[in-house]
Amino acid sequence: MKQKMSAEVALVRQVTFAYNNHPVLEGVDLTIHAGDFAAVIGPNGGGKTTLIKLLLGLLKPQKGSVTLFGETPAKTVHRVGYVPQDAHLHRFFPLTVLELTLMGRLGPGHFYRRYTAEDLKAAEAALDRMEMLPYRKARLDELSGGQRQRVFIARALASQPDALFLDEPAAGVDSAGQTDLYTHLKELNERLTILVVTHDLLVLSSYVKSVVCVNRSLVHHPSPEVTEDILRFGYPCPVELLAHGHVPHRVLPLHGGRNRE
Ligand SMILES: Nc1ncnc2c1ncn2[C@@H]1O[C@H](COP(=O)(O)OP(=O)(O)OP(=O)(O)O)[C@@H](O)[C@H]1O
Repeated sequence: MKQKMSAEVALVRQVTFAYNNHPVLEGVDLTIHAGDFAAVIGPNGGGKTTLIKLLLGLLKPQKGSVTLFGETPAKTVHRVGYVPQDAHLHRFFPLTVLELTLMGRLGPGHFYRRYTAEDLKAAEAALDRMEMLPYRKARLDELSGGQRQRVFIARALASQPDALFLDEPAAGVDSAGQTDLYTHLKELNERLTILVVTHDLLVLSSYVKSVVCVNRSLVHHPSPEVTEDILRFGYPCPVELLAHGHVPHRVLPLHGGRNRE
């Protein structure tokens, strides 16, 4: 069933956050509506991961407020599936695809409980959704980078969330794997709100609905157009886009923008 675009999944109001007095975000506002597929872009160190952690309640703002599904994140974070930036570092864990996916069923404080038949059904459904069910007995280190990332997404889906937050899910995945990953995300967006941190501007025009530029301040563009403004905001150096095959793409001019810092 397609979700409506009205309800707010995340609401950030005048949020300021600093690590040890080093400011990372200052007075930022953001509204993510249900049904959105938002790309979070910006330069290295611009505050993208920090923003996601604030939305999940893993960090608390020094000023301002964050709500998730209308409540404090601590109360509603279970409604979000999260694929962290360093998920791929877990590839050497001696786990099978199914074992890793089942871990997505463990809520806070239930790390050692037995899995139920319902857990197994949900984990297998999540793997099926990501076309990884045939690999359920494979070990993580036997998969390609793209297949492994699909399993990490399946783990996030196993809890049957209403939203999915992903931090650079395509890092280290080859271009065919990236296309495949974003095609799956686009399908998932028919029933889930998606927020994805990416450095790949190509995905903007092909897959997402809105663009969140983060570089200490934040600008939310309601359409996926790659404008010169977006480039100037997030990327202080010339950007080159490469496209293969039939992926829709556009060529962007070089630019001489500077960081806002
Ligand atoms: N736990 C931490 N303690 C202290 N400083 C931190 C911590 N985590 C991040 N930072 C700093 O905060 C700033 C923003 O980091 P963040 O990870 O949010 O940026 P980012 O936009 O996600 O970067 P990247 O694209 O490189 O992943 C950086 O200067 C980083 O060094």
